[in-house]
Amino acid sequence: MSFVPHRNASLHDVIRRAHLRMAAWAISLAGVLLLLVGVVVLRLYLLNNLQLMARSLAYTVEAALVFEDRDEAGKLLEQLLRGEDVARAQVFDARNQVFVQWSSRKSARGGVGEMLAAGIGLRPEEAEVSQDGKPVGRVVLYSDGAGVVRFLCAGLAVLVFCLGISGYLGLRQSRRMLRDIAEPLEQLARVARAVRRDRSMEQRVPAARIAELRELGDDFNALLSELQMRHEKLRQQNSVLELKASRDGLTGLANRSHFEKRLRQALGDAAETGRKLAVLFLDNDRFKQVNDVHGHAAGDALLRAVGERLHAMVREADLVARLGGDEFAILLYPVGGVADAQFVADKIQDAMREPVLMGSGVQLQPSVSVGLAVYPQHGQDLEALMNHADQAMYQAKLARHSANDRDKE
Ligand SMILES: Nc1nc2c(ncn2[C@@H]2O[C@H](COP(=O)(O)OP(=O)(O)OP(=O)(O)O)[C@@H](O)[C@H]2O)c(=O)[nH]1
Repeated sequence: MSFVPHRNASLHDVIRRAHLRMAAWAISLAGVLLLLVGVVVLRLYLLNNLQLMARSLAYTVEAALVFEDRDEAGKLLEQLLRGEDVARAQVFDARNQVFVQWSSRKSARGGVGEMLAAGIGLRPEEAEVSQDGKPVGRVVLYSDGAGVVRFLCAGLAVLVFCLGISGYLGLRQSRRMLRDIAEPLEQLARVARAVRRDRSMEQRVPAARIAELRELGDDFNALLSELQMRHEKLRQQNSVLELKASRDGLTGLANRSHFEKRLRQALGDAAETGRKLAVLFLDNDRFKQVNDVHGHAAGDALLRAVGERLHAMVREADLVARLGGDEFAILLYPVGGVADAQFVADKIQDAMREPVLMGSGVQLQPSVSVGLAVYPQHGQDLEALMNHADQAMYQAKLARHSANDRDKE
């Protein structure tokens, strides 16, 4: 297990590995120490036990040894030692010759226990056999180490069990930590990404359980609120600017560039749908005289009044614009054809019959010459249509002027 996290390791991996490592180290260390202490205590206990058995055996086989009854001594050894944790027993006589000996059938099957017993220093225990205080022999017992094996097996099983449990708890803990640490961070990253990619600044990071992360989220949310506010303000300023850029300052109508933009859009749409559109070109008649006689302010007021009347003559979807000076234009879209456009032009002329009353009490008579062009008959694009309408207006103006001149004569 590496201590240095992999470069691309996720927070989840790092936390999970740290928990598992911690659990494994803690349990292994505690387990090994406990096993060592256990083995030391167990060794003392087993030595005591062996000593007690050796003394008891020395007392039991005393008579058989004195009367040199080997069979009886063998039976006694079998009776006393069967089922005990003893591998071998030897009884020596006064001449230190082996009088009788006994081996466990268990230990004959394998010497692992005895090896382990030797490994932890379980030496053979001996006890003197005496009669009336006089030594007549001795008994030597060898442990089979079964107690050690049992203890080690149980200890290892408990250790493995504890490792499993603490691994499981470590994983659960890492999952909880992940929920508390990684989730808020992931949400923060998700919201930041959404703001960067889609400019969706209405998103907010939910409150985290950990105080520091909650604070981070709150700061982030406050930053988003500020950004959102500024963004909204900018958007509003932009739309005001856009509106201003598309309006004529005097009349409040659309200006030339906005009119041309809308006309291009309408032409594109009409080309796709097969619908018709009409452009009306209007120019005030003898407007210079108005300025000259009544002043520039009166001219402005007349232009505003003409603009309002034009606007009142068309539908909501149509567009009235002041192109500049005393020129106006109207986009009728959709329109049935030339007749419909002419009908609107006539309505406009009717609307101009009423004089405009100035603040000074002076009455000014508005008068406009109108020329029209219909798509697709009179032109396929903006320039062609505007030209056609301009020419038509010019013709109308000429006719008006000559009629006026005739009237004067
Ligand atoms: N009051 C006012 N006058 C303007 C404005 N813009 C242009 N004019 C004036 O409008 C007049 C336009 O005159 P023309 O269109 O050339 O001629 P006209 O007197 O209308 O004569 P015809 O078009 O031939 O009938 C000019 O005298 C300009 O100075 C404006 O915003 N306000």
